[in-house]
Amino acid sequence: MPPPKLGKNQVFFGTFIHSKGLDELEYLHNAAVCVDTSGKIVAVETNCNQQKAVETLYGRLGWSLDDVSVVRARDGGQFFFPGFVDTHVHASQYPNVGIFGKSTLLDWLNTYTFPMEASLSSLPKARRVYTRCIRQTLAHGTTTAAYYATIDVDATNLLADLCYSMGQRAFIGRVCMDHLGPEYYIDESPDQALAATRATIEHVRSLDSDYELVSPILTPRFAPACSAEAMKGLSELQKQTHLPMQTHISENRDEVKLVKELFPNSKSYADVYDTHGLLTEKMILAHAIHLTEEEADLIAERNTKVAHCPVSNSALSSGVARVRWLLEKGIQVGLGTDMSGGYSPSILEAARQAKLASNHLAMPEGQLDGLPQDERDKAKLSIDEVLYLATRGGAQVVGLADKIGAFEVGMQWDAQLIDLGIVPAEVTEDDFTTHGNVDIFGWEKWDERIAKWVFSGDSRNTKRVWVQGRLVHQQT
Ligand SMILES: Nc1nc2[nH]cnc2c(=O)[nH]1
Ligand SMILES: [Zn+2]
Repeated sequence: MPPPKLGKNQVFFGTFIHSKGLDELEYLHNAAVCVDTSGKIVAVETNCNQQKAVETLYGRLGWSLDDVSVVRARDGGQFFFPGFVDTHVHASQYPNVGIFGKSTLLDWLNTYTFPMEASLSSLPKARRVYTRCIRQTLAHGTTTAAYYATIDVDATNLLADLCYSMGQRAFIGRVCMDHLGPEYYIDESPDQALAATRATIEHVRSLDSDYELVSPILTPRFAPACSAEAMKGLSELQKQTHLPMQTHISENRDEVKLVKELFPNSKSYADVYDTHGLLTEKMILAHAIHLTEEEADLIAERNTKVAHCPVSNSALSSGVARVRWLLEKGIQVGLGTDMSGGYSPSILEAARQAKLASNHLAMPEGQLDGLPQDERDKAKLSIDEVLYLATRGGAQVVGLADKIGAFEVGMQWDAQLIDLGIVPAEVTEDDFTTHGNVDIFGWEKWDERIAKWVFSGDSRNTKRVWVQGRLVHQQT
C-alpha cells in the first residue's frame, strides 16, 4: 500500500534552519515555505507572514486559500530543519543495538550479527524488526536511509514494502556475500548472489517504478565476504542499471590484514574495489578509517562517497576516521548510524559523536600526535559542519543533492519540526516537561540553541517529520 497522496498544497511558517555550505548554517526567521501536492518546494519567502502570503505568494503560485493547509512553527521554541540522511544502516541488525560486549568487528560479525540476520528469513520476525526500525528512525528525524537488509530476497523485499507504505525514502540493499560466511548464512554462488539481487531490483521496480521513494542499492557486504566473480558481476549489473552501490572499507585493522591476505595481488583495500569495477561515483564506502594517503587519493579521484559512522567506530573500537582529511581531498562525506555496530538510531547522536571523535584526533597523544597543535586543531569539526554532514553531505552521498538536504525551491519537503521547549513569556517556568534534556532559558542566541540541541537533544524534540510533503511521524 503506497502512502496516501497529498490533497492540498501546504505552507509552512516560522524559523527554518539549514546548511548553506559546509561550515555555515543559515537561519531564516519569519519565513514561509510553500510545498505543492507533489511534495516539491515551490517558494521560499523571508519576512513573510500569513497575510503577506495570502496577498502576494498565493497569487503568484495560482493558489487559493481553500487549496492550502498551514503549519506553523511556534515563535522562539520551534524550527524546521531538513530531514536527516542516514547513509549507512543495517535494518536487519536493529534488535541488536547496544549488544556488542567487548567484541571487535570480525568476532562481532560471527557472534552477534550473522545469527540475527539469518534469523530474519522468518518473514513474521522480519516484519516486526523492520517495522520498528523504520518507525524508530522516522521518530528520530531520518527521512532518507541507505539500508542493508539480509541475503534473503523475500525479507529484503518486505523491507522495501514497509519503507514504501510507511513513507520513508530508502535505498534497499539485498546483501551479497558468497565467500567466507558461515554455512548457515551465505550465498551459494556468484550466480545465485546476482540472481537474488536482480529479484530484489525487480520487486522494488514493481513497487515504485521511477524509484521516487524507494530504490534498490547494490550491496556487496565487504571484500572478504565477496568472490571476485560476484564483485565483477555486480559491477556489470551497475553499468546496466545505473543503480547506487554500498559496501564497507578499512573499518578495522584485522579486516585490512585479511583483505591483504585474500587479495595478495592488489595494491590496497581500495584497489580491490577499483580493480573489480566497484570504485565509482555511485559507491558509498562505510567507515574509511584506516586508509592510506594513496587510497584516499584514489577514492577522491573516483568521486566515491564515504559514510562516516562515529558511534559504531567507538562502540566496536574500530578507530577514528579523519573526516577533515577526507573532506580536504574533496571526498563527499555523510553520516551513518551503522546500527547495530552503532547503538543508536539517531543521526543527531551520530552528529554529536562526529564532533567528539574529531576532537579526539586533535588531542595530544591522539592519532595526529607529532603534528603542531594548530594543525591538529584543524581536525575538529564544528556544530555547523556535523549538521551539514547529517543533511546536505548525506544527500550528496546518496546521490540526491539536488532533491533533499535543504530548503530550496525545487527540492522536496523532507523535513522535521524541532521543538526545544523555550518557555514563552506568557507560560509559567514549570511548564517545560515535554522537551527532554534540552533546557533553554530564552536568552540563548540561535547558534547556542542549536548547540544545545546537538548535545542534549533526542527524539523528544522531534515533533513532526515529513517526506515528500507527507507527514510520516507525529509525536503523540
Ligand atoms: N559495521 C559493520 N561492518 C561490517 N563489515 C562487514 N559487514 C559489516 C556489518 O554488518 N557492520
Ligand atoms: Zn555497516
